Order: sequence, then structure tokens, then C-alpha cells
Amino acid sequence: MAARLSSAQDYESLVDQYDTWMFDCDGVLWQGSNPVDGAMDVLQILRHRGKRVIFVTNNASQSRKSYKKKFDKLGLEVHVDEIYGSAYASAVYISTVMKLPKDKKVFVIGMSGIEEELTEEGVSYIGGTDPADNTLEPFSLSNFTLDTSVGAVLCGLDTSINYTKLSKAYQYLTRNPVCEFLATNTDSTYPAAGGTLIGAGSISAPLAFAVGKEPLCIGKPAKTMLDCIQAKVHFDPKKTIMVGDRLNTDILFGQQGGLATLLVLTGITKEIEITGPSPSPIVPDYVTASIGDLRAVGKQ
Ligand SMILES: O=C(O)COP(=O)(O)O
Ligand SMILES: [Mg+2]
Repeated sequence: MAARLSSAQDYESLVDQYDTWMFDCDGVLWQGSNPVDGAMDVLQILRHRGKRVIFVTNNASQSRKSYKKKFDKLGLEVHVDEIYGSAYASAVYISTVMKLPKDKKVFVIGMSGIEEELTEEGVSYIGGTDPADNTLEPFSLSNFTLDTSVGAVLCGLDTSINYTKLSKAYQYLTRNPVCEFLATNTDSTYPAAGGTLIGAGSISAPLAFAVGKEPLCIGKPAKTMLDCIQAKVHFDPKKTIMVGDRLNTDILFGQQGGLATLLVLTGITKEIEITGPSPSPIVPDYVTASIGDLRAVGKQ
């Protein structure tokens, strides 16, 4: 059973135990453009205590550089190297693990965050924000030419998803037998300002259904994300805690990586899923209402 934290002493001993703090973003630090109350204060407190803070987000709509700008606006100085997004991890996977040849391309369903990270990694792409694909005109095969250099389809959150993008991706995946099917992340939903919205997993789901194959997921809970962090940062898993709002991504990711886990209730997971009559089999080590609760540490 998860330990429910509530007293200043609980938070003090938690902070004492862990040196590296990995933070999920949507639903932990903010909901869209609304920061979670006290989240930035807690990050400052942890830094003052000499803790290493790392951000691990499945949200591929933004690149690491644009997340840095978001932190700047919220008053927290963050280095790009402290931010690990699933768009970045996907670009690294394509260039260094898959080793997509330089003359090959990725067909993107997604937003500018994916495009920026692919460009940074020197990976060519088509699709994405290209106006030709962002159309509500009916898709017709008579107007489509298969680009034989497409070696992978990468699907992430795309708030302008349409039939043309799905149809083109379907053509690449079914007419080129070696075309890889990748997803930045497969979160069914995500916490936005004002409520929950459809997530990246619900964008790739129709495509997966059509091709009869699931994509390889790069983001949490997949180990690819942890491999990406481990390539850059040295941390002791026993002294590391993953803070998240979703059980089947953040908490599972932490558990599979041998990290401690703290669930907050400001995002996707509701209290009933851990304490109700049919609780989730994914049980975090600790639970607290909000990351802002850790402000109690600064007051000791
Ligand atoms: O946007 C998502 O799907 C989830 O993003 P998160 O990992 O920061 O919660
Ligand atoms: Mg989250």
C-alpha cells in the first residue's frame, strides 16, 4: 500500500532520502499554461538543498528549448540538458538506436516540438506542420505519391489530426514493409488547463487499428526514455524518485527503472484509483495531494 504523506515531517524525511528528483510535467508542475500552486517554490527548495532536478515529460508538442522558455516564464532557471521530452527521446532513438540512414526520412504526425527535435538530431522529415497535410480536403490516392525514402512513421500529439495525415501514414506503413511505426508516447489522455484532453495514444490508436500493429512507444513507461537520461546523467536509482500524476506511465516508468515513486493527485489519477474498491495494480511508494505540499519542508 502507498504511504500517504501529509505532515511536514513526512516531507522532510522524503527530501532527505532522495538526491535526484525526476518530475513529470503535465499534471504535476502545470496543467497547460496554469502552474500547479507552489510547484516552482518546491523546485527552488529542492535545488537549495542540493538535489538534482530532472524533467521527464511525454508531451511531445514542445521541444526542450521551448520547455526551457516555459520554465523561464514561470521564473525557474532550467538548462535544456535537464529536460527530457518524448520528442527529444524519439529523435535520439531514430538517429542513434535505429540509425536511420541520412538519405531516409520520417513521416511525422505531430507538432513543432517533434520537428524541432528531429532537426536538432539531423533527421529529415515530412508531414508534421506542413500546410499541405493540414487540410480538410478529402484524401485521394490519385493525388498521392509514395515517397520511397520514408523509413519511419513517428506519431505524437497532434491537435490538428485529420484523415489526410492518417491516410498517408497508413500508406507508408503498409506499402513499405520495413517502415518502422513509432509513437512518442501512448498516453490516452493528458491534463490540460481546465480539464482532461485526448492524448497522443488516442491519435496513434486509429492508425494502429488500421495497420493491425501497435507502435513502438518511446516515452514513459518505456525504458528508452530512461536510457536517454542515463546517457547524459549519472544517478543512483536507489537515491532517485520519480514524481508523476499517471500510474501507467510515470509510476510504472519509475518502478521499472528501480526508482522510488511519488504520485500526486493534480493530474490524471484520482484518489479512488488507489484507495477505491478496485484499486490499480500499479501502486506508488508515496502519495500526496500536490507537489506544492512539499513547501512544508522550507518552513521547518
Ligand atoms: O502530454 C502527455 O501526454 C503527458 O505529458 P506528461 O508526461 O508531462 O504528463
Ligand atoms: Mg503527467
